[in-house]
Amino acid sequence: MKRTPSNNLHQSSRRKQNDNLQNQVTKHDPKMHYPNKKPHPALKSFIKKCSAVFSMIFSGKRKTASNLVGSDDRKNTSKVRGVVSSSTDLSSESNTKNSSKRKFSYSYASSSTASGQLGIGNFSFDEIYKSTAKFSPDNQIGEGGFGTVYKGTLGDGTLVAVKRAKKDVLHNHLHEFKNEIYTLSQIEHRNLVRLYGYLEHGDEKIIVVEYVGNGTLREHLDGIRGDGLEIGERLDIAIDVAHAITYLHMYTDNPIIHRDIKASNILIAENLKAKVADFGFARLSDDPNATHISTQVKGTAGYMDPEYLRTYQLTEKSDVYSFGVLLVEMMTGRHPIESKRPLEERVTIRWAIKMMKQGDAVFAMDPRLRRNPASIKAVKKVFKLAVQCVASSRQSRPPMKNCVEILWDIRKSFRDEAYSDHPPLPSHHSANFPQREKNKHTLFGIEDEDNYKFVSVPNHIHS
Ligand SMILES: Nc1ncnc2c1ncn2[C@@H]1O[C@H](COP(=O)(O)OP(=O)(O)OP(=O)(O)O)[C@@H](O)[C@H]1O
Repeated sequence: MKRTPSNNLHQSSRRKQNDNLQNQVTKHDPKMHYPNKKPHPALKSFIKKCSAVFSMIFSGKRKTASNLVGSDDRKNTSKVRGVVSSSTDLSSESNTKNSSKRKFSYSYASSSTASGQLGIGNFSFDEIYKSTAKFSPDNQIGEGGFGTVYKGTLGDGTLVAVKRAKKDVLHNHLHEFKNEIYTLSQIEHRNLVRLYGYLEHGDEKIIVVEYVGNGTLREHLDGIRGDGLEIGERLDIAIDVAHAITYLHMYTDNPIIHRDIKASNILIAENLKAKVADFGFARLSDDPNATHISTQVKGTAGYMDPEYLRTYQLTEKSDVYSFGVLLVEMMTGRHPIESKRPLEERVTIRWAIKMMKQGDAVFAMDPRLRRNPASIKAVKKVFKLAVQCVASSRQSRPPMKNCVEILWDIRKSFRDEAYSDHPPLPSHHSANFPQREKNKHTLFGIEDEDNYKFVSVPNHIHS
């Protein structure tokens, strides 16, 4: 499909609709509404008028988005999404603390970098260099396939995460990458890590994203960060993640498929709100010989949709599959693959589903979780949803929107039951985590669902 300015604008209007969706989510959560895919007639006429104006402005002055898509035009997937080739200040629509502080203006062909390429976000290399104290090791916060990640503080105090690409990364995919990143920079949702900018300077390729300062979900599940997540908090996080993926899937006519949903790509903010990171990067290329990007295309072992692996056909349901794996991970605390476990426990979803089917779901619960009737019921229901998500046939997997609704119900029942007799304690009150007082890594007992008596759990179950 060739992109034209008018369909870019049409898609831009879809983005606006979805931004409205995001605002609705913010205002009316938990009853989130999803947008009607057809634009209102008045909006259509507005788009038509804008289209005429935009064609006038851009004809002959700069490359249109369709010129910049490149020759491949996403030919295998037809996952072409709209790019608005105008300066757009989205900061007023932001509901994130950081982006409201700084005005990020997006100028498609302009650049503030010395090497003068794309300059999305109007960052200069000097600014980023200073913000990280010259890429000081003290500011290094992580290392991934893309490169090294630094914490940066911009002149106005905004915290950013600066991803500095390894030298060989993107080598063959720079053109697609730049187009892709421009589109991604326009996506805003409170549960998605905001992409602020991209810049090039000599050999350097740098992505600047929203800084989310409380570690990854995996670190929380591992107990490296925070005080441990209780079941209510895990349900909140699962809902945040489901909101984010739903938004990506419904963002345009051609959905954005994350392809790499995993606990280490879920960043946790101080208030325990979850934000999905690294969305969109993974679908830049289907080239099996490509380096980092195509590695991401293939996703991460343990989370990958077997049907995608078999057929190479990607749909939103591949994300649903990974989300199912993530749900099990969150309820069991285990990694999707645990190679040191006995054979029958190595693939966590297989083991958890088996435990659930034989009525032993409680034994598959994360040993760090408090056992009581409400939490046990919630975990069982989440397992049930996860089973649907990881169904071998895609058609049988629910769309993400349904996952959100099911999780809302689970959370509501959990809250109603958990707090019917006792008002909730502050979320990190130690009474919520009696096991923390003993040993973080061993299960010492569970409350029996019927009579609340403590029963011991065989050691091998959680060893
Ligand atoms: N926006 C951010 N805010 C704060 N810390 C971040 C942010 N992005 C990444 N990090 C930190 O940097 C680490 C590396 O992130 P990165 O996205 O480069 O790689 P990854 O997701 O761990 O691995 P890969 O993407 O290669 O599979 C993360 O685990 C996290 O600790």
